[in-house]
Parts: sequence; C-alpha cells; structure tokens
Amino acid sequence: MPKFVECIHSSTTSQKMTYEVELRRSTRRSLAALEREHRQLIYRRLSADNDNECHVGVKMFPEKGRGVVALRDFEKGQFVLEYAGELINIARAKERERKYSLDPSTGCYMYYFNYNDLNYCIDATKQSNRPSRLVNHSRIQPNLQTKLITFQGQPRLILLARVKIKRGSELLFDYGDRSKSSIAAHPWLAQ
Ligand SMILES: C[S@@+](CC[C@H](N)C(=O)[O-])C[C@H]1O[C@@H](n2cnc3c(N)ncnc32)[C@H](O)[C@@H]1O
Repeated sequence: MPKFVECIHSSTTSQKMTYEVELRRSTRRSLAALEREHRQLIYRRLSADNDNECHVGVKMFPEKGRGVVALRDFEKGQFVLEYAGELINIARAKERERKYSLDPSTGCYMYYFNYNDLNYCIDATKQSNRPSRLVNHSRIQPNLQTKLITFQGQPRLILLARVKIKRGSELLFDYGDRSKSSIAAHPWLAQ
C-alpha cells in the first residue's frame, strides 16, 4: 500500500523556491516598506489563528471533492493562507498515520517537512473551520507555493501566491509526492 494514500507530503521543490514578493512599487512607499507591511500582515494572520480575513471560500469539485477558491485577486508573492493544523514530531505522525489508515473514511491531511534538521508534520486531519486543509493538488499548474517561517520560535507553514491569482480560481499547491507507487494508485498526483 503506498504511503501517500490521502496524505499531503512536503514538496521540497516548492520549499526551495525563492520567496519573491512582487509588490507593486508605490511612488510614496519604498519596496522595503511594502515588504515590511506584508511581513506584518503575515504575523497578524498567524496570531489570529483563524482565516476570517483571508478572502477564500470552499467549493465542491466533481472529481476532487471539496476545494478552496480565491474570493479576490492575489498578487504573486502575497500571503494567501496558513496551512493550519497541529505541529507534531515524526514519531507521533507515523503513529497517527497508522491509526488513520484503519478508517479510510477519516482521510489524512498531513504535511511533512524538515526544519532545523528535524522532521515534523502538520496534522490537519481533524475537522476545523480552517480551509487550508482542503486545498487540492496540482503538479503542473500550482498557483500556491509553500514556505516555512519561524513564528514565536515555532515553524509555521504558509501558502503564498506563486503567480497572480484571479478571483474565482481554485487554489492549488504541489503535494510533492513523486513516488511511482503513489502515482499508480492516485494518477491525479501526476497532473
Ligand atoms: C488534503 S485533501 C484535499 C481536500 C479534499 N478534496 C476534501 O474534500 O477533503 C486531499 C484529497 O483531495 C483529493 N484531491 C486533491 N487533489 C486532487 C486532484 N488534483 N485530483 C483529484 N483529487 C484530488 C484526493 O482525494 C486527496 O486524497
């Protein structure tokens, strides 16, 4: 049985992507000031622990189930959402994966990553009102990229616009699972 099944795995490629905030230069504010504002906005959103100001909505897609759509335009590089869930170490994550696999209806919404040479997981399996757990996958045309940041001494995973995103578009990021067995079991991973 492939490990992926319904799990999100970290995309090393997307994590390596350069963080480029393409904020439009204003004649009155420097790029540095705009970047500072953007950083402050991210910290406010991470402090809020909710997505009330994130301008996204949940929609059903025939072949994918629930997905997340943009309710406004986003510029390339702009913060869109936090991948919100419980931060756990790898041992606990493996234990939970085993437990979740016993009940296929549970689904599994786990994002694995390396931070300061240690492996962690953000487990978003538990139902919540945070829409990021419902963002679907695209390998070919993802419009979000993941980025790990440190906030109050803890790693937090944020989703930034990889390209300009038009209002109404489905939000997609690359789950990063390239294993042959996973793709054979879930051909959509190749798309
Ligand atoms: C993290 S969940 C995303 C939310 C999910 N659609 C839902 O309704 O709960 C991951 C699951 O969504 C589905 N999925 C994600 N991306 C997909 C895609 N591009 N095509 C088909 N199904 C997809 C798969 O069932 C996958 O296991």
